[in-house]
Amino acid sequence: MADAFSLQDVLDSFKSSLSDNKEVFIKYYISGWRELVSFMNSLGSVFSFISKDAVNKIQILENLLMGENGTHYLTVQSMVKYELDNELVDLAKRSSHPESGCRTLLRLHRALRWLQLFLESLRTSTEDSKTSVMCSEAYNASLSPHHPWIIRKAAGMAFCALPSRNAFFEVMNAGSDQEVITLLGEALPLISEVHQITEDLYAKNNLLDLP
Ligand SMILES: CCCCCCCC/C=C\CCCCCCCC(=O)N[C@@H](COP(=O)(O)O)[C@H](O)/C=C/CCCCCCCCCCCCC
Repeated sequence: MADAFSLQDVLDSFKSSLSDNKEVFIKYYISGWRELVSFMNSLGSVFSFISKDAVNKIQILENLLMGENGTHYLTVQSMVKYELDNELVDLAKRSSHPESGCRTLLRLHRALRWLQLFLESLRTSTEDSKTSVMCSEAYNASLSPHHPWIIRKAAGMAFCALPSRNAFFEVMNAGSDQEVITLLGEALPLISEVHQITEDLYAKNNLLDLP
């Protein structure tokens, strides 16, 4: 049987993704996402169109990391430098490099902002707060502007199938509600730091709108 989801494992992956000099290791970044996707899979088939897309993007990055140029894909910083220096990124429209590491990671990076907002909302929520509302507010403030109408509609419908706040807290496997809230309080600054480092790097290199 697969191991139960644990928020602590997600936290550990994102913690390991940060090097001493604040570079982001792709290996641990994607292993954090893998944990999250396996959690999402356990919520039911209504979420499979989301997890398929996430898995596809994780796989693209993993293939680059394991490929013949893998040493250039150790960190987000080395990937950006390598792909830009070697003109491996489609900057204006998708053409010869439709699945570059930079554009693929950008999609997960935007989703990390959604996660940050959603977890912050969960952390400060009360017992009667609705996960569907928290989730769509986080989505509207992060991913939604980058998605076409049809995806926004499908996402909105999937959010209605989310479990309750209590059920969420239980599957996080981190103890009592207060312990979950404490762990979320530890996880959030870390996720925010990984997000901010990537955001600054992408902004500096004009990569935030890659097609
Ligand atoms: C700690 C426990 C609580 C949190 C658990 C969260 C688990 C979430 C796991 C994965 C999140 C999904 C990541 C989605 C990545 C989406 C990347 C993206 O934007 N892709 C679109 C653009 O790609 P290209 O076409 O340009 O290649 C693509 O069009 C998207 C398709 C699928 C729909 C994406 C909807 C995203 C909704 C995010 C909220 C997920 C809610 C799950 C709640 C558990």
